[in-house]
Amino acid sequence: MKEIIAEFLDMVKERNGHEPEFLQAVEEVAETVIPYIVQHDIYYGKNVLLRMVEPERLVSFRVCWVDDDGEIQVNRGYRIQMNSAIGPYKGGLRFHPTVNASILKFLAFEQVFKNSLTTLPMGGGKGGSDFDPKGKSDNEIMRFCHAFMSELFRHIGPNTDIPAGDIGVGQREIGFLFGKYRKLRNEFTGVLTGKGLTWGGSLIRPEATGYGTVYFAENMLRTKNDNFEGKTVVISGSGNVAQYAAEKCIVIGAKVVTLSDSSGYIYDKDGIDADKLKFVMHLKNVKRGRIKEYVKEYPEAKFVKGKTPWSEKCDIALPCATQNELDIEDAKALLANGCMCVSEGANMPSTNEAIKEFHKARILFAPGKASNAGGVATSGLEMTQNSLRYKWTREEVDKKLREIMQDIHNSCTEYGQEDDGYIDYVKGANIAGFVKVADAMLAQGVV
Ligand SMILES: NC(=O)C1=CN([C@@H]2O[C@H](COP(=O)(O)OP(=O)(O)OC[C@H]3O[C@@H](n4cnc5c(N)ncnc54)[C@H](O)[C@@H]3O)[C@@H](O)[C@H]2O)C=CC1
Ligand SMILES: O=C(O)CCC(=O)C(=O)O
Repeated sequence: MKEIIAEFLDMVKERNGHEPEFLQAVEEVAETVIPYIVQHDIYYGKNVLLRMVEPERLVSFRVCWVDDDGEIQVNRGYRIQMNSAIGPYKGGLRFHPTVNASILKFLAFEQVFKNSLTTLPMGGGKGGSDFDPKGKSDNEIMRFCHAFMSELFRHIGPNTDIPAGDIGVGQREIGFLFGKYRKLRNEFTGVLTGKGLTWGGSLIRPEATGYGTVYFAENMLRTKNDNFEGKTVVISGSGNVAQYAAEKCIVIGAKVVTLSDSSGYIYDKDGIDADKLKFVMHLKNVKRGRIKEYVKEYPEAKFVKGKTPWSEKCDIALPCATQNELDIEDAKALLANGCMCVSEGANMPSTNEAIKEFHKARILFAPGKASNAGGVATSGLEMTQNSLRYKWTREEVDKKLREIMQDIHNSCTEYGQEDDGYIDYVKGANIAGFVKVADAMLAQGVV
């Protein structure tokens, strides 16, 4: 089996050797899915996985815009349309200086499996730009978003490809993107998700990724007759996903002790309560400040510069910032401190070596493609509401989100439970995600 996997990865490397993040994501999937393919005649010999690692379409384009000083700026924009076998392409847009084809391809590849797991009919895609929103005025953000959409609009549509937010793209950016699309197409359609509530957005979408990550962890803990009550939780990030993961943890009785950003992390031994979290939300979403300002407001907390929070003692860890933010040393530190559950809110935050360490220790570990799927699932619910020209209540959407997270947990268990009862959620998510897409691809022939 090892040789078959190595041969496959060599082929992928030959074409994509300069794309480390993409190769990392493919390797994690190949190690679990190829053994399944080999055991199942319907998939064997059809090159299904080889087809799945090649984007159906990759659009790269120039984005020119004028900054507040009147200077012309040039950025690069992308949309990766990875797989549309089970539905229109769906996935977020990332605005961050590190964005390149490798990062977006890894995200788009993961998105295909994630969207398949949600039980909703959505294919996978991802896009973005190397534009850095940090320090930009609202007017600069608007001009950039309008310039970006002036090309992207050709490639998307409510039945073709429906982008949403990701790092650096929140409701402000979705608003500017939507406004430009509406103007260019002269139509009001659900072409983007994460919209504002008065113009087609869904209740609970802002909360959904963070809440879903916690709901997934609740499902995992339930297999051990356990829950969040009284647990200490370490969270990385302080953006959309981290904020609402923290909010849900607090509501269900856990103590959240950390949040972070790219400059370091804050540790609050007394716990970040609802009022303190409100301060963080204002700091990050309105003032757009740095997390270290937390310790000015709450001097009993400490700020640790340039570090991730994984050396702090906890029961549960929720990595909610970015890819590869948790390596093997971090995994060892978490385990040594008694961490028993990791639920990824971010995409691919743990390296493959870190994941192996968690598996070796037999703790509960959920990969982002399963545990953070609540965001895109609720985007799917936003699409449904847009199509119906209807609006569900907060309670209705939250109930559907909980049910979807439970369904995903069940699928992971179905395909990932081992003989000794241990659930390998990576294997379960990869195989369950693969089967649905592969069946659709086989049914549709070689296209
Ligand atoms: N927004 C959504 O609905 C979904 C987001 N995700 C993933 O969740 C993660 C966070 O995304 P959002 O919260 O939406 O973005 P955001 O832009 O609201 O926040 C990003 C957070 O990550 C931190 N961050 C970025 N680069 C970092 C670095 N190099 N080191 C440490 N921290 C860093 C930022 O300071 C910020 O706290 C990403 O991996 C994203 O792909 C996954 C599923 C859905
Ligand atoms: O809601 C969406 O369509 C995008 C969510 C996303 O980008 C993700 O799941 O990583």
